[in-house]
Amino acid sequence: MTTEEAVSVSRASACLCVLCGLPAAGKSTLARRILSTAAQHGWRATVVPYDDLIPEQAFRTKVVEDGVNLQEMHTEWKSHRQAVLYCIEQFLQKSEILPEVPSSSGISVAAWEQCTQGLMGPKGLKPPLVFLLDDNFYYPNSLGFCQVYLQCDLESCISRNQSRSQPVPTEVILEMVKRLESPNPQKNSWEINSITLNSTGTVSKSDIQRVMELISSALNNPLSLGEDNKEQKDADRLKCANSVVHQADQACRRLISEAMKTARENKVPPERMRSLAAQLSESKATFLHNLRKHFLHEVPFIQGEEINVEHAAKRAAEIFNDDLKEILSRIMNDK
Ligand SMILES: Nc1ncnc2c1ncn2[C@@H]1O[C@H](COP(=O)(O)OP(=O)(O)OP(=O)(O)O)[C@@H](O)[C@H]1O
Repeated sequence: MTTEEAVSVSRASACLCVLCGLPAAGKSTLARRILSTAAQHGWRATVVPYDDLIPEQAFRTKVVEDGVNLQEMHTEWKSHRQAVLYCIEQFLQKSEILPEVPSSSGISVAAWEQCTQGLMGPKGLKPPLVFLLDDNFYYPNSLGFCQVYLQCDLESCISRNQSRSQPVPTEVILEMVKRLESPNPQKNSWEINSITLNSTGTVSKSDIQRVMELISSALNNPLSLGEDNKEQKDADRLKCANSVVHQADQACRRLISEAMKTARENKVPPERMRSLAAQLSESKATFLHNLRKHFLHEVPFIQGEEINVEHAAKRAAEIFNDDLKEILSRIMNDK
């Protein structure tokens, strides 16, 4: 995007404020202080708690199983994060209704409800709305957007991290040092509303004041990023994947119930019936997981061309039916 495209449109009613920096740089601590200052201003503000919204295994398994494989962890985490961003965008578009969390997204409904609690406000009255995101990889859509980069010495991050009850592995921090880039408004015009706070020492009241001014300025100068927006494309892709998986899930359930009926009619004994149900259910879960992954990462999206969700789901169910028949015939012939 060129600087000309990042033009200012009318005043935004909402702002995304991204807090970035190394683990233990003090993002959550700063977020809590911004929340209380925002409340004093009469603003509606919330922290988007990725850690609560995203299932724990999306963070944990990759670290435990593969050592520190940030690439893999990032891919798994990215698809969940995309679902969270989709919910936020939906909320910003129609802030009178709480958007539903897509059931297949793996996002915690309870955490989402808690995050958005109290944000609707009384009808007619709409004070500025601020979403605080702890996120090192955000790419903004069209709205008020700003970034606070917490600059903290590596040694301080490592020592603060180690004194936490659940520290992240030190290797993760060392890996992130190599990858983390501070905001660069010269290169990325959407990063124009960015400041750096030194969090090696104490974050002062005047630092908080700078953040509040930054958010105000971002609200007054929302970005308009035009059509060719990666984040929007990713959101569309997620929406499509969720629809296909949802419809395929329904179709697979019907196929499973037919298969169970066939087995019953063929007098398959109860123990084998239980095994059949378990195998079919496991096979369906794996199948849908892979289907979702396929739609999120592999299906090419051509601009202006819509994926035919119904057709895709039907085709997926046909493929699942082949697996199902195999399981059914194994169980029946074993009888
Ligand atoms: N400016 C500061 N000076 C000293 N200690 C701090 C400062 N900011 C935060 N801490 C302490 O450092 C630890 C990590 O802080 P915090 O949880 O805010 O980091 P974080 O950047 O949100 O970490 P993560 O990204 O891993 O969630 C906490 O124990 C917190 O009390």
